[in-house]
Amino acid sequence: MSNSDENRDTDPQLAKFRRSIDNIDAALIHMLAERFQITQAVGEYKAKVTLPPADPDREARQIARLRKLAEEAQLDPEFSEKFLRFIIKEVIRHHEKAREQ
Ligand SMILES: C=C(O[C@@H]1C=C(C(=O)O)C=C[C@H]1O)C(=O)O
Repeated sequence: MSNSDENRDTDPQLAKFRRSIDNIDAALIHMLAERFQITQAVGEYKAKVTLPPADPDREARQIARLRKLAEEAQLDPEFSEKFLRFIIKEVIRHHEKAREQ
């Protein structure tokens, strides 16, 4: 192990930053789990009442809303949009599966 590796593992300031990152990552996972539980219920409901899996108008509204929130929070709106589109794509895949069952 080089000196810089040892410093990285024992640096108390870095360890403090990383504890915060660990907490934030855990919160993200819990929030995503909650979101997917709700979208699972939406998928089952849409399958029951024969609504299409995707709703592009709702997606566009959500993306516009989150881009604005991202700007206000000094987060890159392009990144926010890509992140939300990535999640929505997975949700729609679940909804399509729910419709097939
Ligand atoms: C969850 C829904 O289904 C899809 C997924 C969305 C989402 O994950 O935000 C938004 C619109 C739909 O394409 C919905 O219609 O509300």
